[in-house]
Amino acid sequence: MSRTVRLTILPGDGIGPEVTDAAISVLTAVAPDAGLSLAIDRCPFGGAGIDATGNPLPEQTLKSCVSADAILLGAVGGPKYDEAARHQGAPRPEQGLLGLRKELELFANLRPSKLFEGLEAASPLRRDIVADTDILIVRELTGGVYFGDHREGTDVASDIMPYSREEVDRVARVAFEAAKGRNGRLTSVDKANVLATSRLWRAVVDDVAKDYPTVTVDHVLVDAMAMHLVTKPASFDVVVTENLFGDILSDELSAIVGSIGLAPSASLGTPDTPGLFEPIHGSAPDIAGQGIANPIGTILSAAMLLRHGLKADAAAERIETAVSTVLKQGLRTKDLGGDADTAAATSAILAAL
Ligand SMILES: NC(=O)c1ccc[n+]([C@@H]2O[C@H](COP(=O)([O-])OP(=O)(O)OC[C@H]3O[C@@H](n4cnc5c(N)ncnc54)[C@H](O)[C@@H]3O)[C@@H](O)[C@H]2O)c1
Ligand SMILES: CC(C)[C@H](C(=O)O)[C@@H](O)C(=O)O
Ligand SMILES: [Mg+2]
Repeated sequence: MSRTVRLTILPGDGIGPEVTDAAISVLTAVAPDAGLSLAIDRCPFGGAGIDATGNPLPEQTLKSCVSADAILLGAVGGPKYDEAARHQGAPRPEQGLLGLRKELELFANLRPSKLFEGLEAASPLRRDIVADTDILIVRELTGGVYFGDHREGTDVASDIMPYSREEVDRVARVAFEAAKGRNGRLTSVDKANVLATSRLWRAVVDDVAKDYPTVTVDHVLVDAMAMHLVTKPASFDVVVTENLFGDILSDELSAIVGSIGLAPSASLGTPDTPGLFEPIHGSAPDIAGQGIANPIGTILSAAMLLRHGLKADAAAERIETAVSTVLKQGLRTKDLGGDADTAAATSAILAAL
């Protein structure tokens, strides 16, 4: 007997549809053995939502997401929409993404990045420095400067960065739990020498630490952390940080281990809300429509969807093993210095399953 699961797919813009198609073919391949029957609902979102309805998060799309078991997203945004926002005051695709994260209260964003075997030469770092890098960034996703008051004038503008104790506490607990299940080391990243929100962040993380005596905690300032990631990335295990710092550091880390095209993410809220799974990269307008995007970040996001969204751990591992295998065998998309296109990379992963 198979279990029917409802997946809402948000292909979005640019390379979004190319990489979500690749991930759907992988999900479809592993579903039967995992006892899953997939009921897929593709919905317009981001720029595609604006084109279809004028709204980056159309009402029907939100409805589908709310009633789904899990959501898979490609990417949103692009120059056409940036222009329309600038000149005609049109909504931005990115507002749809922020709106969806907030609507579903997806406060914890897991962004794992590790050096895959065989990818040493794709890293900009020296082999001995990047070796053994395996970091989980836990990024707070529904607070901070993204969601504070924004004032936009022609001469003065401001963005407010609020955080409450409760917002820090809940994401810190996710990070401590993750650290407990890995190597027991947590690095909390902030800017406590300047920001009041960072001093609250640090105090709350220290309070939560009392409930996790087996986890060691370090506090590191974000500017130094940006440096440590390129000088000693292998010395970190789990990193927890606020929304904007997590956005920036996760792109940096993804490039350190080879390419942003490899990096997946899971955005999680309470156990009864569907998770949102997406690669950390954007719509890559510079390569959109060419069929050359690296689909691995989205395929690994589909694996996270199986693990965190559907509790299908074995199927998730099958996908992760297939990805490791093809990379070890030398499969390289353009971003990794090779010439495999999206279709070839997807076929290789399907064959390795
Ligand atoms: N979650 C999201 O939907 C998301 C995330 C980041 C950026 N964006 C949006 O995407 C648009 C473009 O942003 P950007 O150019 O700063 O960032 P980007 O991540 O789209 O691209 C940065 C660089 O990485 C490359 N790249 C990204 N993904 C790749 C992949 N899968 N395979 C190969 N190369 C890949 C691109 O070609 C580009 O050179 C903007 O509108 C931005 O707001 C959306
Ligand atoms: C598109 C943008 C709003 C988004 C963010 O800043 O969170 C993106 O950069 C990401 O990392 O998912
Ligand atoms: Mg980002």
